[in-house]
Amino acid sequence: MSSPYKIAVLAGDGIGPEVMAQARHVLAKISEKFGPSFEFTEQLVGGAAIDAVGKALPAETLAACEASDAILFGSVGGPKWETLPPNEQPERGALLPLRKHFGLFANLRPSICYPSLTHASPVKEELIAGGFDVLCVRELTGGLYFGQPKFRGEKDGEMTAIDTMIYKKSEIVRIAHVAFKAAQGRRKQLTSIDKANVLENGILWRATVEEVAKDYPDVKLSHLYVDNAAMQLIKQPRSFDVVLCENLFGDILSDEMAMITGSLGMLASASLGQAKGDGLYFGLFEPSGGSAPDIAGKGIANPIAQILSTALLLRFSLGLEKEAAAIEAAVRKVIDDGLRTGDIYSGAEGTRKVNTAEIGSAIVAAI
Ligand SMILES: NC(=O)c1ccc[n+]([C@@H]2O[C@H](COP(=O)([O-])OP(=O)(O)OC[C@H]3O[C@@H](n4cnc5c(N)ncnc54)[C@H](O)[C@@H]3O)[C@@H](O)[C@H]2O)c1
Ligand SMILES: CC(C)[C@H](C(=O)O)[C@@H](O)C(=O)O
Ligand SMILES: [Mg+2]
Repeated sequence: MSSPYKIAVLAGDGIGPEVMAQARHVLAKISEKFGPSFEFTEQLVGGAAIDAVGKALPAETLAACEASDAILFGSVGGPKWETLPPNEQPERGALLPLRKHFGLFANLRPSICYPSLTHASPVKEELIAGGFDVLCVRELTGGLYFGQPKFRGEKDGEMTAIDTMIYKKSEIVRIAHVAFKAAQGRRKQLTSIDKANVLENGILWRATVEEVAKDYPDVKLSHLYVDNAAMQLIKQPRSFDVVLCENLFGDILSDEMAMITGSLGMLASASLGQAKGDGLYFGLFEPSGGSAPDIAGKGIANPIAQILSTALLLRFSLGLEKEAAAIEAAVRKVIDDGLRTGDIYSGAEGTRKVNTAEIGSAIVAAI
C-alpha cells in the first residue's frame, strides 16, 4: 500500500460533521508534516443520506467504501429518524450493515485517561491516580445484534419481541486471538466477560477462551460475569488491562470505560476485519459515542474520539505508525496543557474551557 491513500469519509449526523472537520484538519497537517497524501471521497450516510436520497446506506456510498483503503466514520442517528421502520433507521440501515458487509468482527476501543485528566473522571481520583489505560476488545458481527430469528409482533395473543443470541465457536476463537495478541503487546492480562451462570452462550464463550489461552501461556487470563465486571470497573479500574466481550456486553461496558476516562467524547474505536497479506486491515474508524443530539450544532462537541480514531486508521489500515503516534502525542500534550471541551471541563486549576474548533486547532498545532 502506498500514497495517495484512499479514505472514504462518512461524517453522518449530529456532531458527526463537526468533529469530522477537525479530523480532516489533522490529516491535512499529517500530509504537510510527514508527506503521505490522502484521496478523500465524502459520502452520505445515516439520516443525512435518508434526507438526501431516501436510504441510510446508498449504493454509491457502499461502492466508495469498497474502493477505499479505509473508512473514516462520524456518527449516525437522532430523534428525527426514530419514527422510521427499524430496519430503515440510520443505525440498523447503515452502521450495522457496513460492519457486516466488510466482516469487521474485531472492535478495539482503547480507553485511556491521561494522568492530567483524572480530575474529570466520575470515579474517585485516587482509584485512577497515574492514569487509566484499558483496551476493550468487542466482538462486532455476532450475538444479539445479528442473530436470527428477530421478531416483533403479535404472538400467542400478545405483542412479543424476539432477539436471538448466537455464537459459533469459530467466531469466539477469532476474536479471542485478537484479544490475547493485544494483551501480549500490553500488560499481559486478559479479562474475559460472559454470563456463563445463565447463558448457554456464556458457557461456550468461557470454554472457548480457555482453549485459545493454551496458545498464550504468557498472558494471565481471568473470567468475570458481566454484572460483576460492570461493578469492578468502577471499584478497581486499574485491575484491568485487556477486556474481551461479546457484542452487546462490549457495547455497554465500553461506554462505562469511556466515562472512567472522563467522557464518551474521548473514546476512539477501530473496527477491523481479518488481517490482509501485508499485515494491515481494512477497517472502519469511528468515535464510540453517537450523534449527541443534545449538543449537536453548538460547536462544543469533543473531537478527540474522532481524532484518535483517525490515528487508529493510520496505524491499522495504512501502516503509518509514526504519523499515528504523532497524533496521539499531540492529543496528550493539549490535554496536559489544560485545554478542555465542556464534557471534560471540571474547573480545575490550570485548565481552560474551549470549543470544538479551538481544541482541534490546538491539536493540529501540537503535531
Ligand atoms: N457509531 C454511531 O454512529 C453511534 C454510536 C452510539 C449512538 N449512536 C446514535 O446516536 C444517537 C444518540 O444516542 P445517545 O444520545 O444514546 O448517545 P450519544 O453517544 O450520542 O450521547 C450520549 C451522551 O454523551 C455525550 N457525548 C457523546 N459524544 C460526545 C462528544 N464527542 N463530545 C461531548 N459529549 C459527547 C452526549 O452529549 C450525550 O450526553 C442515537 O440515534 C444512537 O443510536 C450512534
Ligand atoms: C449505534 C449503535 C448501533 C452502536 C452499537 O450498538 O454498536 C453504538 O452504540 C456503538 O457503540 O458503536
Ligand atoms: Mg455504543
